[in-house]
Amino acid sequence: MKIAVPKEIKNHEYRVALTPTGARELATRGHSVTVQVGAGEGAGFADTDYEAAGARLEADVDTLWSEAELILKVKEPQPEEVARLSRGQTLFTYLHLAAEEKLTRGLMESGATCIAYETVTDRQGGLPLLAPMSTVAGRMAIQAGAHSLEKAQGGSGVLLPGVPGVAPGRVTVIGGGVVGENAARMALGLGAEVSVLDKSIARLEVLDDRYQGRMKTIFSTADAIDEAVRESDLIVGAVLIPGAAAPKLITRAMLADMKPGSVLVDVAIDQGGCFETSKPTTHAEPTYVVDGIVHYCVANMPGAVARTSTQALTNATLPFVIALADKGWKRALADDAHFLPGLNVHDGQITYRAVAEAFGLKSVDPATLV
Ligand SMILES: NC(=O)C1=CN([C@@H]2O[C@H](COP(=O)(O)OP(=O)(O)OC[C@H]3O[C@@H](n4cnc5c(N)ncnc54)[C@H](O)[C@@H]3O)[C@@H](O)[C@H]2O)C=CC1
Ligand SMILES: CC(=O)C(=O)O
Ligand SMILES: [Mg+2]
Repeated sequence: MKIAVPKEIKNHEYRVALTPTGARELATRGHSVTVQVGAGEGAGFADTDYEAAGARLEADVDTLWSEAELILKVKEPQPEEVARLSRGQTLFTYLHLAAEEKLTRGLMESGATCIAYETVTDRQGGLPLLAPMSTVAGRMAIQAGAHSLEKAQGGSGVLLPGVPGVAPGRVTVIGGGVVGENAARMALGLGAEVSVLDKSIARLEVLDDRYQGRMKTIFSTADAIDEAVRESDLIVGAVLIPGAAAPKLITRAMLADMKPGSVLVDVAIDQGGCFETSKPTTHAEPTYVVDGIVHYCVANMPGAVARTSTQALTNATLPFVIALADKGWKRALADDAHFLPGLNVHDGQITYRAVAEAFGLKSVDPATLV
C-alpha cells in the first residue's frame, strides 16, 4: 500500500505520525512509505533516519497527498489538509469531530475514509490510541497549572507544594481516567493536596486502592463541583464521554466563586472543553484570563514534548497501521471489533453516533460498511 506521512502543520505541533522504526516495519512488509521532507525533525528524527528505514522522502506536499492511499497524521486535518483529501483515500489520525462541525462537514465532502485514533477501543473498555497522549497531557497539566499560578501569568501566586509552615495548594481533577490519574499523580508528587472527582465509582475504587487514600476520591455531582470551585487553586478538566462533546461542568457564573488568580486547565478542550469559558489555545499563547481566572486550553499539549509523545503514540498506533496497510481498511476493521469504532466518516457519511448527534445529523452503523 502507498502510505504517506505529512509534516504536521498545526501551531507548535512537532510530533510525527510514524517513527523510522515504524517505517521500517511497514517497508519490510512491502509497503511504500513516503515521508514529507522534515516531517520528523521536531521529534528528533532526521530525513536520513527514514531513508535508512526504507522510506522515500518527498518535498512536494501536493505529490505526497495525491499519491497516497493511506495518510498517517497526528492532529485533526487543518483546512488546507482537508482540501487535499479525496474519495478512495484513508486517513488515520486524531479527529475529535464532535468539537468541530466545519471539519466534520469538510471530511464528509472529501468522500475519504476517516478513522480516528481516539475512538478505537480495547478489551478492557479503554481507548488504547488516546491513552498514551492522555498520559502525556495529564502529566503536563500540572506543570502547566503550576506555571499558570505564578503572578506573571495572572495567577494567584500559590506554590503548589507550599513550604514548611505554609499549606500546599489544592488541586482538583475532574474526571479520573487516564488524564485525570496522571494529573493527580503529578500533583501528589509535587506535594499538593489532591482531590479527584469521577462519575464512575469503579474508577474511584481503582484510584483509592492504587494511591492508598493519598488523594481524595469524590463522586462527581453539582455539589462536589461547587465545592471544588470554591476551594481549589487549580482545577484540571479531564472528563470524557467517548467521541462526544464534553459536558460543561463549570459555568461562567461559577468563576465568581473561585479564588482570584486560580487556574483552570481544560485538557478536555479537544472535545470542546468542560468549562463554559474554555476556548482552544495554542502553545504560542496558551493562557488567557476570564473574570480573574487563568485558563489554559491547549488542544495539542503532547505536541510540546514531541520526542516522548511521538514514540509513545506510534508504539500504540503501529499494530493498527500495519493492519490497515496489510489488509485495507475494510478487512482491517471487519476483523477487529475494537478497531471498527475508529471509523468516524466514510464516503460522505458519519459512522460514529456521538459525532452525528453533536450536529443533529444521521449516522450509519460502521458494521454495515465493512
Ligand atoms: N488537550 C490535549 O492535548 C489532550 C486532550 N486529551 C483529552 O482529555 C480528555 C480525557 O481523556 P482520557 O483521560 O483519556 O479519558 P478517559 O476515558 O480515560 O477518562 C475520562 C473520565 O471522565 C469521567 N467522566 C465522564 N463524565 C464525568 C463527569 N461529569 N464528572 C466527572 N467525571 C466524568 C469518566 O468516568 C472517565 O473516568 C479527552 O477529551 C481527551 O481527548 C487527551 C490527550 C491530549
Ligand atoms: C489527543 C490529542 O488531542 C493530542 O494528542 O493532541
Ligand atoms: Mg483539536
